Amino acid sequence: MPVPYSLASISSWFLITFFVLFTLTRTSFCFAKATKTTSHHSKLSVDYYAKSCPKLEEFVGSVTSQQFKESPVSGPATIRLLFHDCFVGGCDASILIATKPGSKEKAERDAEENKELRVEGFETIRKAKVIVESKCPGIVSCADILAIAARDYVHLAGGPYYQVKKGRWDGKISRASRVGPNIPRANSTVDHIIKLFNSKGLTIEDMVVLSGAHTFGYAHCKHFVTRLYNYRGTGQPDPNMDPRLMTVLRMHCPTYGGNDDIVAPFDVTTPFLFDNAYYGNLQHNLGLLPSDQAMFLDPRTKPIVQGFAKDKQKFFKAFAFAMNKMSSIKVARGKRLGEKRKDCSMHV
Ligand code: HEM
Ligand SMILES: [Ca+2]
Ligand SMILES: [Ca+2]
Repeated sequence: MPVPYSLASISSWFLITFFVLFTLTRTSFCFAKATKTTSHHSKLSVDYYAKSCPKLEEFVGSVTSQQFKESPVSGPATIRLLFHDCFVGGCDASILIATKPGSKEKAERDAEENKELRVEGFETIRKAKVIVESKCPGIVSCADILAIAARDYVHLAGGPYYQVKKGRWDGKISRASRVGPNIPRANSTVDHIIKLFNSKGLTIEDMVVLSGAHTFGYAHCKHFVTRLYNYRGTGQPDPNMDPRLMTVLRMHCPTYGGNDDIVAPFDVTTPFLFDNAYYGNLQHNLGLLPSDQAMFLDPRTKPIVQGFAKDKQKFFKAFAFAMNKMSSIKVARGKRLGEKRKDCSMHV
């Protein structure tokens, strides 16, 4: 049987990603005009700041390219930040609000489900906002900066480039209690995840293509440890995991007493590159989370995985389109519903 990836090299890749600093091969793949304007999202527009802040994307770009050089994990961190923002009350930067000292109610970023969001994502937006405020004070929303930064990182890591539509306002509400029901978990069923995405106006295909963001970044042991020792309460490891990957993951993630900070790369073949290897991995039982591997086991999602595994351009095109769709969930407009923050972590 032909094996597309050298399985022998997987464990070394894996160890390398634990111990070696990030050395990124920067590809400059360009995917222009990937998205069409659809009436569905006509509230937002590519040239929204054309008059009021024409150099906006350059300002944000100066921060993202610098951050990407210094700490490439800023990429996955920011893309996940956008996902967790858009799924909770729409793309309104509600995720960026910090809990007020002494306040009884926690803000979104302090919800249990958001504890693992890396500081690099928040830092990217904070730094970009400082520059943008100095050049175009009071004009640009934090939510728009987040959408632009996420796009920049996708492209910097080797993924598609696409135009970002703008015109979002920042949200006035950020409550930790709203997070849990809106964010999928590593052990959620495909059925549950499909329903959740549908409730945000996203299709099964959008769901599978957006999960392709797990082509880079890391997950903590607790999210996949049951696959290693006690899959679905059977007392056995998950039969749908490659034995070599199983061995390496078990070394790092013991049943008890492990270090809570240990993380494993989502994509054991190209952990730093934004490509379609995630889907090929699923076909070869190299998925990390139970929810990742489940996409290849469910008959509704399996053919979509197969399609993206063999066609990177198709994946890039669909990803660019779906990111725009996700970045347009329930966008707020106007002063009555929204605000324009000066400091993204504080309401006006
Ligand atoms: C389909 C359902 C999804 C589930 C169940 C899920 C679950 C998770 C989990 C458990 C982690 C690990 C967090 C940690 O341990 O630190 C993670 C990380 C990540 N997720 Fe997802 N996710 C899903 C969809 C998405 C989507 C739609 C995106 C973006 C478009 C995304 C982007 C990311 C990224 C980039 C990371 C790595 C973050 C980092 O390394 O800092 N995920 N996800
Ligand atoms: Ca939000
Ligand atoms: Ca990859």
